[in-house]
Amino acid sequence: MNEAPDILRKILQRKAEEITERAQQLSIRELSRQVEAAPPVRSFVNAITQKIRAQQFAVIAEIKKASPSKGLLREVFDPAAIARSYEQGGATCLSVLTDRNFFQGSEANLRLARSACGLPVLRKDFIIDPYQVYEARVMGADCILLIAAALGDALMLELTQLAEHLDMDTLVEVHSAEELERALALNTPLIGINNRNLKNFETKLETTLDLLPQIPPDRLVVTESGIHSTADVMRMKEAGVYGFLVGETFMKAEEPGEKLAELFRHSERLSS
Ligand SMILES: O=P(O)(O)OC[C@@H](O)[C@@H](O)c1c[nH]c2ccccc12
Repeated sequence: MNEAPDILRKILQRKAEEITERAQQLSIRELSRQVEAAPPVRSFVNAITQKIRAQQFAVIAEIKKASPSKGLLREVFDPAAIARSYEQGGATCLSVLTDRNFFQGSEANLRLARSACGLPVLRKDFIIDPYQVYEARVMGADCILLIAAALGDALMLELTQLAEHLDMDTLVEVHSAEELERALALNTPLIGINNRNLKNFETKLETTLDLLPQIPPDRLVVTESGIHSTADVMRMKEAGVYGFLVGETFMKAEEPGEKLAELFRHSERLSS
């Protein structure tokens, strides 16, 4: 038996309460009406596809103030300034944490970041209910994250279909062979492999390298978490992985976009 506290379970319990509270304040019917006023989407999948097909790095740069595993990551936190910095540094897309209780994120952060740049934006949260998919579209998200470890097959399918219906893309996140198999049963092109185990926070890049052989070439692979150095980037590139989701390394840098350029432009030069 695993004695480690299962943080994912704790987050999901809190998330269910949060959704109930929010749905009492604004019904799903009212919320879904607000979709009409939402801005047109920016295609997340197209942006990633163009880069990866050209064998260039597709970097999803994350805006994350704090995390349960690392605590506060960044004291001075200005989502609009960070978004502009990322865009200048060559980011392909943004990922913005909207979970308040464990990541100090917010819907306002996503809105501020998105309106400060021209990049497609992922709503990074623990999505377990259609209510949150409508919310994502209303706040301006172009893509949602679905975590296979948090969802059964039927719900995962329902949420991807709702996202598609609302013109959003989906990044399906896996951490094991079993979750990957379930993700591949969906017809969404983007597969994220989280190197961090959300139950105990253990992070190892081998997770991506181990699961990679099981992914057919028509899917777009994004390696998530624990990317810190040029060596890490090169290791992924040698395995054929061009999609990256990076948070902590950028958040801890004074100028997040400069750090991005340093890590990825340098790696691109190294190998060409
Ligand atoms: O900060 P890192 O180690 O670069 O990781 C970014 C991202 O992968 C991580 O924030 C993440 C991946 N999946 C998640 C699910 C929920 C919350 C956060 C995450």
